[in-house]
Amino acid sequence: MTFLDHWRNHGNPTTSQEELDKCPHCQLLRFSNFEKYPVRIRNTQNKQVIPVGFTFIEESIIREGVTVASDEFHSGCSCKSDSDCQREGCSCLQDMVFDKLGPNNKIYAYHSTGSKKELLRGDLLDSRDPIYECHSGCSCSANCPNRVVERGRKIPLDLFKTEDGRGWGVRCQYPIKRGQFIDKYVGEIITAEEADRRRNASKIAKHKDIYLFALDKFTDPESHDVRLRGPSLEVDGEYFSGPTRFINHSCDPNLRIFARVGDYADKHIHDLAFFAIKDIPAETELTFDYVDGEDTDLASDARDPKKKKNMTKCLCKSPNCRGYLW
Ligand SMILES: C[S@@+](CC[C@H](N)C(=O)[O-])C[C@H]1O[C@@H](n2cnc3c(N)ncnc32)[C@H](O)[C@@H]1O
Repeated sequence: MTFLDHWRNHGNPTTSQEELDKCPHCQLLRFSNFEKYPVRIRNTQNKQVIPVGFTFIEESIIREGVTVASDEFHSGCSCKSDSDCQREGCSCLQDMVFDKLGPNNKIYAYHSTGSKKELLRGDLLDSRDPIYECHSGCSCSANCPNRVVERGRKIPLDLFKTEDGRGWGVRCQYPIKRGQFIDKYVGEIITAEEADRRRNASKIAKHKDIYLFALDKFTDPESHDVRLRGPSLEVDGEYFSGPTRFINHSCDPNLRIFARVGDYADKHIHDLAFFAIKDIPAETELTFDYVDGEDTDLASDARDPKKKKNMTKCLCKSPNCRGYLW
């Protein structure tokens, strides 16, 4: 859709800028990669639109009480060539977990050549290990092979209304490869206290929980970095977020979220990056497991009639479905 079509869709050339700013299509049109990788909103089911009060954003918003490291603490690698950023010696990779060296002693998170170039390595895909990338504070170039998440989403996405009552979902009109980066989960970055306040203010705490992601990958009460001692910051994507906020749950998912670190000084506000854990055919709904790997009491709760009546049925239809979301 061109901007002109979009403007016509508004139907009224006198619509104020303030009104246009509230329009989700306008917000998506302003994304820096819209021309190449648009996010479209498609509803063939009914007349519902993206909820009023929701705003599409490209990058997270830092809220009160959250501190970003000041300039003197920022650091990056000083590799002489981009290819050095794949190997031990690149300071960005100092905490990278690796069991064995890859070809040419490569330890970074991605495949470097051939049809798998830029795809996350299989051993990482099967793990919950964090990804360490180079970033804008490094001496390598913007084309450095170790800046996949930093370069951003490289696929168009469609938000579509599901047919079976799960609200909006997300899919891509092109096939996606196992290991391919999808996009980040962005939102408001808030303190743990603010997250609890928002949970308490929500009629159903569990409802709020699905939009809150704790940035706790590096939380350690004994850390020398006071910001990592916890309680961790959280990302709230309920009212401000990107397209990944509309990804539904499946007990047999095709995506997983990985913690991604750029500048070590900002480990406490690490990124949350979605990667494909399977080859995904075109037009297949993208899903992730909302409780990925965490123990749940779902099975025992479902046997208790009192608890069962407050549980939310999972509609993922996968053969290994756990039956309930929570
Ligand atoms: C993070 S939102 C995902 C986007 C959501 N579909 C929407 O339209 O805003 C999570 C909500 O989606 C719905 N949902 C996601 N996965 C589901 C599933 N497997 N079964 C039933 N409902 C699901 C539930 O209503 C849940 O509260």
